Amino acid sequence: MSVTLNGATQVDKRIRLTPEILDYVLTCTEQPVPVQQWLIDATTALGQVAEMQVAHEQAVLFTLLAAASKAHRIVEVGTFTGYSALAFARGMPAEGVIDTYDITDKWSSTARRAWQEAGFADRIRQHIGPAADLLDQLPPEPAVGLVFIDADKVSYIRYWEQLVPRVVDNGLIIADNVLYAGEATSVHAEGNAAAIRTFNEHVRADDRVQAVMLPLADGLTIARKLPAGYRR
Ligand SMILES: C[S@@+](CC[C@H](N)C(=O)[O-])C[C@H]1O[C@@H](n2cnc3c(N)ncnc32)[C@H](O)[C@@H]1O
Repeated sequence: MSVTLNGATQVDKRIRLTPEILDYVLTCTEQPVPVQQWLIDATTALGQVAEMQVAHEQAVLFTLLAAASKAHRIVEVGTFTGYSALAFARGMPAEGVIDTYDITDKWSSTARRAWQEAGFADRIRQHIGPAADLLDQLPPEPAVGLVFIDADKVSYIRYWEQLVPRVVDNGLIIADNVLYAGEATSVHAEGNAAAIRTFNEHVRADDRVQAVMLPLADGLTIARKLPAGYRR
C-alpha cells in the first residue's frame, strides 16, 4: 500500500483503527487522576451534553503540549465543565495563567470546583459572554503561548483570525472536532460539518502556521505559528 502526498508517493504504514486497537491505545495512555475522574463523572451525570467534554486522551496530550511549550498565557474558547482547562493547567508553568471563555455560566460551578480541588482556581480566569466580542478586547500584541478553540463551530474561522495574530512565534493553536464525526470529510457536508470543512481549508491555506491534523477522538488540529521569515 502507498499514499500520494502532493505528488510524492510514500509507503503507507497507517493502520486502520479497530475498536480493539483503540481500547489498547487508551489503555497505554495515562489514566485520569482522581480530580479528572470526578469531573468525568460529574459531567456524565449531566446527560447528553456530556459529549461536549474533550476525550481524556486529548486531555493528556493537552497537558503534554502545555508543558512542552512552556506557555505562560493560554486562551481557551469553550469552557463547558472545565476538563480541557484543567488539562492545560496541569502542564503549564507555575506562573502560567489561562483565560477561558464561554457564552454561559451554566456549568461554571462544576468547572470551578474541579479547578479548586486541583489547586488551579486562582490561575484559571473564566469569562462569560459571546467569545467573539470578548476576544476583541484582548491586547492586540502577540502574548499568548497556546490557544484552544472548542466552541460554536460556525465561529471557528473568526476565533482563528482573532487569535493567530495574538500568538507568539512558535506558539500553538489547537482546534477540536475538525473531523466532525467524519462528516467534515464529505463535499456534501452541511451545517456545522460544512463550517468545520471550511475552517479546515482556511487553516490549510494559512501560511502563517504549520499544521497537522490528528485523528484523535473527533479530530484535532495542532498548528504552530511560524516566525516571520520562516522558510518552508
Ligand atoms: C464542546 S464545549 C467545550 C468543552 C470543553 N473544552 C471541555 O473540555 O469540556 C463548547 C462550549 O462552547 C460554548 N459556546 C458555544 N457558543 C459560544 C460562543 N458564541 N461564545 C462562547 N462560548 C460558546 C458552549 O456553551 C460550550 O460550553
